[in-house]
Amino acid sequence: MTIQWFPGHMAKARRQVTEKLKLVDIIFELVDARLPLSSRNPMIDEIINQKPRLVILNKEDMADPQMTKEWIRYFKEQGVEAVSVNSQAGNGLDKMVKAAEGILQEKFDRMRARGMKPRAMRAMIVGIPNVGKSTLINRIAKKNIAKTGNMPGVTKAQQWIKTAKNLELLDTPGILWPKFEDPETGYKLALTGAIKDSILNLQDVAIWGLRYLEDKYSSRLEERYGFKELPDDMAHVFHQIGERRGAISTGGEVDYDKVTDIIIRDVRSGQFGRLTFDITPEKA
Ligand SMILES: Nc1nc2c(ncn2[C@@H]2O[C@H](COP(=O)(O)OP(=O)(O)OP(=O)(O)O)[C@@H](O)[C@H]2O)c(=O)[nH]1
Repeated sequence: MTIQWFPGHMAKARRQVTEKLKLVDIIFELVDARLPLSSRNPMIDEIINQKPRLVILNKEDMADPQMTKEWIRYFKEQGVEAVSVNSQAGNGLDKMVKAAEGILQEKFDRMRARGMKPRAMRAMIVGIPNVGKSTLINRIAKKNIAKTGNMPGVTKAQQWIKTAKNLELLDTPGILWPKFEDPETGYKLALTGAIKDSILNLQDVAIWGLRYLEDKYSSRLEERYGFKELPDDMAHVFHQIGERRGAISTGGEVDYDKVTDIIIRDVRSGQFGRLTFDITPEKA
């Protein structure tokens, strides 16, 4: 689901997250590992207001592994714990729980010292649309059902998903809006499917993607489309891709829409391998 964000929506989204903050010990801030910066909500620090937080770089299977490492290091340098996961396959969930335990250890030690009964940590997932919030919640819920033998469907009626692993998760995520500050962020969000295809001109999105590939992943661009460097004339590029992929009419006309579609689909389906579109500030 992609939402068109208006000031009223943003205020409501913010209020919904703020209301639930007091119920949890920690925020799981879910971002797309391909866009660890552009898929963050621009007001997240203000919204979560000092609440402990773990940044979770989801869809690690689609992101450049070297860049994911660099991003995790970058977040740590900023004093923010971060881990990468693949919610679809369920990889990295143990690491995620461990990291959350580490962040909350002092708080729970203090509670124990005051004689309070030990309890599971309580968490809420927040993130922009399409980062994989539901997938992660379902993964955690499913694991729990498998482990405890609960009947499927039972968890649906509950507000909390209790896991065997010392974690209780609010069953509805907080949905926040992405950044809309500069065109480049918009292109990245569109290219990875985080915003509706109708928001930006898709041909511009595809061209931005090609230029990014040329800059950062030129050998993959060459392998797939035959260009190591892109000429200034983008019509020529579209023509060549169209020829390779059968998007030229019998009269020799390029079907620009079809080629646009091919490029975007190739990026989204991993045909260029694992790609990351945000560069850490120190490397930029
Ligand atoms: N490859 C890959 N795909 C994932 C992963 N996690 C989620 N997805 C896919 O990403 C898409 C969006 O996932 P959702 O769980 O619906 O995302 P959401 O954040 O709940 O989205 P909204 O309901 O729009 O807020 C789906 O097609 C998922 O299958 C992952 O770790 N790897």
